[in-house]
Amino acid sequence: MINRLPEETSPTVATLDDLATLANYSLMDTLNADPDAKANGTDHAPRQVFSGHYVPVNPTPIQDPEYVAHSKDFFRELGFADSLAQSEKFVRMFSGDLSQVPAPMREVGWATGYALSIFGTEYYQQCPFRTGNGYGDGRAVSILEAVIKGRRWEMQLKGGGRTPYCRGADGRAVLRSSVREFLAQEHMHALGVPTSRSLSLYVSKTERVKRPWYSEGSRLQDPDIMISEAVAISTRVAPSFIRVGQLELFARRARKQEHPEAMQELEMLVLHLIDREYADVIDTTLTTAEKVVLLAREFRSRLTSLVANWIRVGYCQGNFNSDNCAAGGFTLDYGPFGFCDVFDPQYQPWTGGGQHFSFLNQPVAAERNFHMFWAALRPLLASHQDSLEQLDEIRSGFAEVMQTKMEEMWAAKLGLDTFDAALFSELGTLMLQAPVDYTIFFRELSGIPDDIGPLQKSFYKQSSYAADSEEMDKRWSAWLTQWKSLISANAAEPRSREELSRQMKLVNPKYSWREWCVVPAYQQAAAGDYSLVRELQDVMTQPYAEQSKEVEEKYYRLQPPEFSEVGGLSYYSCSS
Ligand SMILES: Nc1ncnc2c1ncn2[C@@H]1O[C@H](COP(=O)(O)OP(=O)(O)OP(=O)(O)O)[C@@H](O)[C@H]1O
Ligand SMILES: [Mg+2]
Repeated sequence: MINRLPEETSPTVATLDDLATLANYSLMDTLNADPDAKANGTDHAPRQVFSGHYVPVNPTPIQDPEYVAHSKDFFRELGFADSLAQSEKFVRMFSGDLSQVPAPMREVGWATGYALSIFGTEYYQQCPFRTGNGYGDGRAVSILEAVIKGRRWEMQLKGGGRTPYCRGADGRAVLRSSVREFLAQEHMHALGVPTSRSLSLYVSKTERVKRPWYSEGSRLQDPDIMISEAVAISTRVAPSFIRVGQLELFARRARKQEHPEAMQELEMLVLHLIDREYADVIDTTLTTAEKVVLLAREFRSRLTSLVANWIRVGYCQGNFNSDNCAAGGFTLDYGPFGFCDVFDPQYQPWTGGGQHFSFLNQPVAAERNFHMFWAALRPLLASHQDSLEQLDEIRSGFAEVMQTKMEEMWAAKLGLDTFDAALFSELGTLMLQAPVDYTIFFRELSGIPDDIGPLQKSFYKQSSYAADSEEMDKRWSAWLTQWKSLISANAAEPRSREELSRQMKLVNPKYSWREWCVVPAYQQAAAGDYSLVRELQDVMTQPYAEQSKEVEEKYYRLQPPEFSEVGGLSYYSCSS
């Protein structure tokens, strides 16, 4: 679960020229380009894209870029020298200027179209043309694919300017949302949750855009002011950025027979997805029908594990539409996400997200996305009855697999080998009534306390607890006694208390994302001081470590009351 790699002594990529030698553009070279696009990528105005898997687009550089941060962990994994992040050519490229990249790097990047389903219902209205042909990467532009240490990575700028899918918006991301996405991706990775990774983050010293936001201390649901914010470009990296919504776009076209190559384009994309994300588990010599069945089984397995992991660490995606659901089964799009401090099954950081995407409803939301994924694959098996039946069984088995993964996850959080429904149910009630701080509670429990004293550190002691705290404490004590008898009885092999504690501490992080700690980091960054961003980066990339007393006092704390129910902090309606 701890993903820190040992220091590598000699990075292999010290300059942009070194990186260029690793460039290899499989998507651009194997999939279809939009036939109406200008090959030089200069076409940025919103328009309908009727076919093809990608549109060549050159990013629009941000003015006067300044280095904010890079992921030291990820640089080390890739064999990149830290100095690269501040070197002139690298900064130029990853702040959106491809005009001088060394060959065989290309001066044009690409954006892709995708469709949108919300909780299993197809939508078209979000597209300005109401056809779905104008929806896709509106401000995300991929600029490089490279094979590094035997693994293929796609590098994508977020906030890299308008693309034909920009829907009339500016194509930019502001510093605030970029800092959040940058930190969150590396935090999630360190938590052991599959995710797109952060490479680098640059801010413009001069270019600004307006965004709706909350006035100081606002308790309104919706933003009440427009603020001017610096634009930034963060680069995120993944084996691919193919989304469930992307498969849906091509499946919708195939279903409606929108053009003669629609079915073939769907198949090409599915095979490309397998090649990018599933090559290690799906044999290339199989037929397409066989591959599709294996793909569905593997994606089901990854998606269910992913969502169980999200819940393990307190993460809520907030807007788990099919276009925010990576087909490789990892976390993608850190927009309206949040982590629950105060345990609340219905926690939802985004006021536009609705209860269907709330914290403990994520397994159901995932099933809706899986349903859309399944429906998008079905046309490919129309003449393979056997495979189709297998695919349908995989679909109908989703809820059961999800349930099993959830029970395994809760058991692991509680240090048990098998899930105990009665123990868990009483705990759920108690956690809600205290209510507990989700992270602190499970971490304190991992210390296997003698009495409820340490657990009380996690109690917010709100009205339902305060009304009868003596009785509540009695129930907690009874629960703890029962838990203790189970941890010894439930284990397949006897474990020492120290060993059990050690195992639980690898499942229950000590440090998790706390929005009230992140807000000052992006506020100070807006004033040109990036030290807190870097401090948080350090703390949050070692979430299972005890860390220093100083770090503990600062970050292992209950949410201060003045931060609850504050717009832009406890929740937001605009996250971008
Ligand atoms: N400022 C913007 N300019 C252009 N397009 C935008 C902008 N903000 C959002 N979009 C587009 O609107 C759609 C929905 O927004 P959403 O918040 O899910 O995406 P995002 O955070 O930009 O993207 P991603 O899913 O790539 O992380 C996306 O297709 C996105 O590209
Ligand atoms: Mg999105």
